[in-house]
Amino acid sequence: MIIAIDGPAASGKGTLSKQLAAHYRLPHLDTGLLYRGVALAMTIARQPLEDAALAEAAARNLKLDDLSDPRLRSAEMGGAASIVAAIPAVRAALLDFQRAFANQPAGAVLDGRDIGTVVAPHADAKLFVTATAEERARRRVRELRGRGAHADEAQILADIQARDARDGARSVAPLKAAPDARLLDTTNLDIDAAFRAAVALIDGA
Ligand SMILES: Nc1ncnc2c1ncn2[C@@H]1O[C@H](COP(=O)(O)OP(=O)(O)O)[C@@H](O)[C@H]1O
Ligand SMILES: Nc1ccn([C@@H]2O[C@H](COP(=O)(O)OP(=O)(O)O)[C@@H](O)[C@H]2O)c(=O)n1
Repeated sequence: MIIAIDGPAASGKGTLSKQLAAHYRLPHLDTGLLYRGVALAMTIARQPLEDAALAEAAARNLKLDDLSDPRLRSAEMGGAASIVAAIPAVRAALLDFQRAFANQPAGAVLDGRDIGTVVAPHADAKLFVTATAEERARRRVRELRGRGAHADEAQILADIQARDARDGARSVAPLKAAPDARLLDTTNLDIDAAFRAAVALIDGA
């Protein structure tokens, strides 16, 4: 079974995908890490994030080992990822790996922005996970503070809104629900309730 989970920043995709992967005993890929990995490699090399040729090269050189770097999880890297993610050659360079992961015989859970629309349009179940921008900002602030990082709620909200706008407006694989995706609004659901709602949608699909 292939499960595609898409949605905007801090909607709970990653949390839900990990729970679903454990529940259905499937491997999981957080595809946002790939774009964060490209952005981190370019930042370390002091390269401009908008340079399409350098960004494509960074995407082609990305190694799985690079994806465990804790610096990938910072708020800055989320914004930087959405800049490189708007470059079509970067998306093309990362596509085969994601498709191969989705199509492995065991099946898989993938989360990102374009899983149900581009990476695995034939997925058995597609969820589009949302929550209001204010609630998503609160969640991200709690998460960052929990890790001991500084987090200003107004700034995080502005970053999330800017990222939603950039991800929704880009020409290639913009953030949008696949026509056959089921919507899951988690604004008023805690982590456990969101998981139960997701399983009900998937098992009923
Ligand atoms: N339904 C929920 N209610 C409250 N907090 C949540 C919920 N889902 C996720 N979270 C928390 O919100 C933060 C962002 O979740 P995450 O799964 O990383 O989102 P995404 O992968 O969409 O960016 C995490 O700290 C997570 O623990
Ligand atoms: N499948 C994907 C996954 C992420 N991305 C980009 O990568 C950025 C970071 O994604 P992420 O999933 O790690 O971010 P969060 O939702 O966890 O904040 C997003 O803002 C998108 O621009 C994408 O374009 N396509």
